[in-house]
Amino acid sequence: MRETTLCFPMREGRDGETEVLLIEKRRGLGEGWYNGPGGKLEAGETPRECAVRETHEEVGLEVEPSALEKAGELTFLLDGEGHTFCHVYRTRSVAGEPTASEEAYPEWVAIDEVPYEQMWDDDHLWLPGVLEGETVVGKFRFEGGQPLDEAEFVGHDLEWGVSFAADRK
Ligand SMILES: CNc1ncnc2c1ncn2[C@@H]1O[C@H](COP(=O)(O)OP(=O)(O)OP(=O)(O)O)[C@@H](O)[C@H]1O
Repeated sequence: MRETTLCFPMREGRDGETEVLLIEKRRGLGEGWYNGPGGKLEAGETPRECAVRETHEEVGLEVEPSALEKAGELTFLLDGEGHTFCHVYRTRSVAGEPTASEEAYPEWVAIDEVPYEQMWDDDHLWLPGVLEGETVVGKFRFEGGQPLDEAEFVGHDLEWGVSFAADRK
């Protein structure tokens, strides 16, 4: 199973509302959809290191590794087999201005204006809670063969309020 990360940088917007940095993905899995910065772990890398690297590579933001708060662990199954295990982080420790890359267009979005209809079908089930500060373990079942972003979302299990306190990797 592939191991991946998602990182959700957050800040206070001009009118005091909470904003999250999303990317519009320009290539690869989930192309044309919104998501957080993130991607696959490289050899020898911890999930936290991967989240920092991917956020920098995709949108040019510097996030502080120790200020990444683990918010979720998501398992995506395709036709009954583990396809992707994703570590989800959020952070308020963000430096720099987001810039577009070959991979992604970045955009700060108010958390009550997140475009769930232009995201993976599972996102609306877990991302609102994650953006409100909750923690979650989720399992999401897709069917219909590769690639994952053309398969059908058929079911899920969620467990909220999970502790990741011991997870410093
Ligand atoms: C099935 N439902 C899903 N819901 C929400 N997010 C999902 C997801 N499935 C995959 N993701 C995330 O999408 C990112 C890109 O995936 P990723 O494997 O990196 O694909 P990509 O083709 O871009 O590869 P590169 O990393 O560029 O090599 C990565 O953070 C991964 O966790």
